[in-house]
Amino acid sequence: MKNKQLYLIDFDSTFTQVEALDELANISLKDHARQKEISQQIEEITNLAMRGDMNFNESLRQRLQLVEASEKDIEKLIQVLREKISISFARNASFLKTYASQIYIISNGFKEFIVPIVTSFGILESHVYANTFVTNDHKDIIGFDESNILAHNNGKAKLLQELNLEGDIFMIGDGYNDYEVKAAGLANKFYAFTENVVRENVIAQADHITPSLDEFLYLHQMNISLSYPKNRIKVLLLENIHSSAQAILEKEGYQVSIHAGAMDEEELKEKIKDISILGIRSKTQLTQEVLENAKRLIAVGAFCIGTNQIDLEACAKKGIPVFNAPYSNTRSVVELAIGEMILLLRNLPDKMQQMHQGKWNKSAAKSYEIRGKKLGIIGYGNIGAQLSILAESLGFDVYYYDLIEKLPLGNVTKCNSLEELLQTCEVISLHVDGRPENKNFMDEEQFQQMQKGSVFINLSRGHVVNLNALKKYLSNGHLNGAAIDVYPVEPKTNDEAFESVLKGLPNLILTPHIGGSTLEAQENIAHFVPQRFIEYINTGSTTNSVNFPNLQLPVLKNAHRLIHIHYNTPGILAKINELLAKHHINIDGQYLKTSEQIGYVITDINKAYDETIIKELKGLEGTIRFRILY
Ligand SMILES: NC(=O)c1ccc[n+]([C@@H]2O[C@H](COP(=O)([O-])OP(=O)(O)OC[C@H]3O[C@@H](n4cnc5c(N)ncnc54)[C@H](O)[C@@H]3O)[C@@H](O)[C@H]2O)c1
Ligand SMILES: O=C(O)[C@H](O)COP(=O)(O)O
Repeated sequence: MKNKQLYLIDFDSTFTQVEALDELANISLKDHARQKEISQQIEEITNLAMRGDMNFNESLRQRLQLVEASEKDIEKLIQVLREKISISFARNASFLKTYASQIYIISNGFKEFIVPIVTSFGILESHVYANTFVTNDHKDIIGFDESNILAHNNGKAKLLQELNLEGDIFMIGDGYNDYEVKAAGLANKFYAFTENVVRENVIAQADHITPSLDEFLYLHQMNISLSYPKNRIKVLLLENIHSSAQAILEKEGYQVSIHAGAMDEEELKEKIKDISILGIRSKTQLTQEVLENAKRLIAVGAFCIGTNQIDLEACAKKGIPVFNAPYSNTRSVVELAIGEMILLLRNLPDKMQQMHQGKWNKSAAKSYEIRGKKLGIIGYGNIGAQLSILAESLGFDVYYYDLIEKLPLGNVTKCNSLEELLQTCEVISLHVDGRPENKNFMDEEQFQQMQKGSVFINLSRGHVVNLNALKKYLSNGHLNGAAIDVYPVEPKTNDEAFESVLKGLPNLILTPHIGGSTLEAQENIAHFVPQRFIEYINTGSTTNSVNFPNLQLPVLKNAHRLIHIHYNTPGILAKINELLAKHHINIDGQYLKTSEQIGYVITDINKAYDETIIKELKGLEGTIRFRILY
């Protein structure tokens, strides 16, 4: 018969993110003149003891003396600790409750704060082994119960010897004293818990390093809230994505690596092999060939608006949803466009350059106000429409042209053809998307149709404009100026040189694809996209995916969620349900959405499933990917 398994869990820096005595010192010494210095001293002593470099009993004595706490401070400490439960423990609260009879808290900390915290997670008070404080008549903490075995060196191992627990014993903790239990032969395995602190001499002794409780549960096949430990999800973020994205994804428990620039196809083909989530911006080309190597990829994020750099169809066919940030940088682009319109109408690009060359050219020639000028917006999407409102408030008379019917905002006038717009307006701003059909959308013919003396702005995509044609119409004076932010070929990193036929032309603003590069926009994006990944992984939601049927799903409790992605061919849903019926599995809820290419079916069931049905569902003809969420 299989032995009963017992899980021994440390408290400080394992169950909670922090060392409780350090927090207690922050509370009790709040108004102390030397608070910082004493807290630092306490932290150092804690670390010495945790690494095994100081006698534990001595360290406890020294720390309590420095802390100078009272019973009142303990109440405050409990409040603080409740907010600092380790993230993966909070996430797996159901594990703690379900396995309460097999869980023990073994800590050199103090029962006075440990018991209220852990019992609120269902852990039995009788399973908490820790020290106790000694107080005086004024309720000041003056020491600890010296007779408690846990107050002594190697106390955990000695306690375990006394307890003589029967079963397979697994010790989870961050300190050397946790390892000592295994070293004394009193635990089958020691798991170094590294979610909050990493101690080199502790992980060197570990049977397993567990960056979160998820990993431990996965190894023991006990994962209740997740089918796959988050720490095994590898994320690669390219192109200088704002650091908030890394912080959010790491907080969720993923392993995140970053790379400053874009990668070329060969490099990415290699790097993507063990990546589950890829984050890119506009430079990285995610091609069919790269995707062929992406065996573990489950989601892609474009940390920008444009997704023309990604083979969306190939991703969909591999069951990989792609997310972007459709709104986060729109305001930044609009502000830059408006600034450039003003600069171009005042002929400032040339004047500014002349000043640097020592040339004073005070003149009103070719300088105009924007008030009352006709602005033509091509592509009345999220950016175009926002630009129309702001430009109108500055006094522009605004016109737009779009392929599809759009709600005209404010007093904007719709043009029925591109030609009409180009011939009507003095300022043309291009905001179409980067679909392949838009290649050379602005060509010789279109520049020819623009009014003489007008100006042109492109903040959309580089391939949309034929730069040789633009050069011709700028050079011959037909256009009075232009501002270009995007190019058919752009350097992959800031170390590469910028080459373009446009360099050196008059009244021309050239910017290095920074329309959306403001700190505000980048930070917004870095919050928006990771949230889409997290929702998709935790619930299956595909809200805002640009290549997947969009389904917004509730978080599920007490049920299993089966996620089936398949080619959109008739009859698959019926086949899924036939299989479930054959196995007498009732459906709690079912959601289906299809796109032209794929079908996305979510089925919530409340009954335990066995391997056979999983195999059969995976084997259904037309299945692209299948995963179980809980
Ligand atoms: N320079 C930058 O840093 C930067 C920043 C953000 C976005 N962008 C780019 O700006 C562009 C617009 O972004 P958005 O968020 O407004 O996109 P969007 O999808 O909301 O709007 C694009 C609009 O263009 C229209 N359109 C497409 N092709 C057209 C055509 N041939 N003729 C007329 N209309 C056409 C579409 O119908 C749509 O209404 C995208 O190319 C995006 O990649 C650049
Ligand atoms: O598509 C976009 O949002 C813009 O082109 C910005 O791209 P970037 O994040 O690569 O600057």
